[in-house]
Amino acid sequence: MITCEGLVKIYKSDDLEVVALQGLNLNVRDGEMMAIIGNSGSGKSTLLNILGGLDRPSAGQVHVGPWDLLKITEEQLVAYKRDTVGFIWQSNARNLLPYLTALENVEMPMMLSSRLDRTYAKQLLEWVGLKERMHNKLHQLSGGEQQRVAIAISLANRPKLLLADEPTGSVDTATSDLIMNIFRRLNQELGITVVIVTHDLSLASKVDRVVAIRDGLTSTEFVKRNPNLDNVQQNGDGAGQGEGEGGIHAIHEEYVVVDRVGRLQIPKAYLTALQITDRASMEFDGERIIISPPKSLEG
Ligand SMILES: Nc1ncnc2c1ncn2[C@@H]1O[C@H](COP(=O)(O)OP(=O)(O)OP(=O)(O)O)[C@@H](O)[C@H]1O
Repeated sequence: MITCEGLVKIYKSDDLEVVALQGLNLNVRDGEMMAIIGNSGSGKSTLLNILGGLDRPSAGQVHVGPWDLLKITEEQLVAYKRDTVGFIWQSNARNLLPYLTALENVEMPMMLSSRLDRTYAKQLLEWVGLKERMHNKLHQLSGGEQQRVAIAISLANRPKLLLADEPTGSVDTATSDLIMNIFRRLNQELGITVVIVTHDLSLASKVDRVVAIRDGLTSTEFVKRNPNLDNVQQNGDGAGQGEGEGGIHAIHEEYVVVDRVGRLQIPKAYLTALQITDRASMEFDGERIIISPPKSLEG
């Protein structure tokens, strides 16, 4: 569904250049539900905005389905945004019209693309658990309910890919679980590919794969050892909920990402611990590759 290769995004202002993505590689399979994690400023939102057609890449390759987002024309971009992707932001103010009802909000994107389908709009609101509240105006709904309306809106034009930027950032844990369960259902039952950007590691247990971004590059990947673990947890097993790195390791296997030409990122902490600066020694013993501080030149 998504292929990024050597993706670069440079923001230029008068006297400043910020390289937000420095040649990022990422593959997302059709029908996958995955998360992208990273610290503030690592380039997560930049990546999501490019995938959502809200921002243009500077260089590299980025394909979503049949679309080449580097070469796409402005007109094609409008069709892409309307038909292929659905977008959810942390702050639902960007998705919602407060003076309309929940149902009218979901119908709005349908009307804008001349494809009003009231039955489907109602079905979507039922999907997100708002059947009883669809005729309420937005200000009569709680923040969590508004976020669920935003999910229904993002699905109005039947996208194949759902992009969510910190979708649970401003809701409590119970609502966050509810939203993640909605994503899982959309993914399993409608086959929608879901990409969630977050800095919240506790969401990791709810997805199949987590890709970590550091300094505008994919660095580490966490793949779930047992995909059925998700269900176990929802039944109250509890492991991996609301915790830090320990939790992610309990459920996922960690891998370092190696790009097509064999480059990988070594965490700064490892380099510092071994006092490796600009060069290292590398040995292959037939089974492992061992990276160590450079051997003394005199020795
Ligand atoms: N429109 C812009 N103009 C200039 N620089 C930008 C712009 N948008 C983002 N950046 C810079 O690009 C880098 C990556 O930002 P980005 O918002 O993608 O990070 P992020 O990982 O999503 O962070 P956060 O979790 O805080 O949202 C940052 O250094 C940021 O300051």
